[in-house]
Amino acid sequence: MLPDLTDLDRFRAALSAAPASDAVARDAAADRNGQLTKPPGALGRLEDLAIWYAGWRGDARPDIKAPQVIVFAGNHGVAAQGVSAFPPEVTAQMVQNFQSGGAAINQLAHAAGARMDVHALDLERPTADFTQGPAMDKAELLEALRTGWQAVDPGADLLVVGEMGIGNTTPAAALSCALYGGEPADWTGRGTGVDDAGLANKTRVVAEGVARHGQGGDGLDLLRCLGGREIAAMAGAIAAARVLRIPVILDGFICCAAAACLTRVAPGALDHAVAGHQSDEAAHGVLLGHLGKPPLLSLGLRLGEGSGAALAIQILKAALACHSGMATFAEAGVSDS
Ligand SMILES: O=C(O)c1ccc[n+]([C@@H]2O[C@H](COP(=O)([O-])O)[C@@H](O)[C@H]2O)c1
Ligand SMILES: Cc1cc2nc[nH]c2cc1C
Repeated sequence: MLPDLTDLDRFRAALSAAPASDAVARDAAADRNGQLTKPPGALGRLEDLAIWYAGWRGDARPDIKAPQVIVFAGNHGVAAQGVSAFPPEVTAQMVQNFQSGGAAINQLAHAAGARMDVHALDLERPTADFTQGPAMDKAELLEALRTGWQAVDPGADLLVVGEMGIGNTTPAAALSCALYGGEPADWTGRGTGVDDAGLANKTRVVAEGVARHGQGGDGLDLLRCLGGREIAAMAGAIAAARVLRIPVILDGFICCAAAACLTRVAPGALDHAVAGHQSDEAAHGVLLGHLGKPPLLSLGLRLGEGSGAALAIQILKAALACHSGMATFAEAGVSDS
């Protein structure tokens, strides 16, 4: 059961008290994996994935029946600084496209057999420009976290969160820089495709935001000052899934920046998450390195929407089909040495 998020301290407390993966199921899955008809380790990371998933679901021989993809959309005050190759109205236009089934994520969620939900967060009221002040106040942050928290279906057995928000690679870069240090230029990429002058301007904006709001510090405070509504909603959904023991596949740079904030709230906050892919946004690989999560796929995607993670659902399904469906050496009458 998910507690009601009445304030930010409730959020911190719920995430810190979230249950661990089930060691009995994990050990039983590892034991089963050792008996399957293949040389030890021959299915590589598929084996680790199946054991990891079994632990979180508390079932040594699981399969995926009810994956959920949620796309959150938000608009950003900082977009007025010319940090994107596209205008902010594209955010609402793409929400319409999600709702009528015409976006890439609709096709990828369908191909993976996943249900898809879309939540637009106050698109008519962008966050404040973080070079001028905090992007959100505490009430706005709580509201966005709650949207994500409540969007997770407790009956889902796998979660992908994606986003749509013109300008949002700028807050994602600022959050990453504030969390992990280094130069703003190291974290700033081309997003939807800004040119060299656009990239220089965007780097200045990221630097101003980080200088204003500080590096290090509390994950929720950074999310409030430098983040955005869809970024906070993704963090809320990932946290809810942690409490509900629903495994998560992380998407691209913006999704991972949202997730990274949670590691500053509770150290094991992302133990239930794997990285679906490495996007083409320049700093995503470095961010994944800080999270300690090697990507399952690297296909040059830079779309967002949950697209890379939705593709990776099919890898995880394949891992579990092998783990739960294969015969053991004893069952198949195959010599095990
Ligand atoms: O997922 C990624 O790594 C990713 C990389 C580049 C761009 N995006 C998407 O593009 C939008 C942000 O790009 P921008 O240039 O407007 O900051 C936003 O809607 C994201 O979903 C997403
Ligand atoms: C068209 C378009 C689709 C997107 N999907 C996610 N981010 C996007 C940005 C643009 C510009």
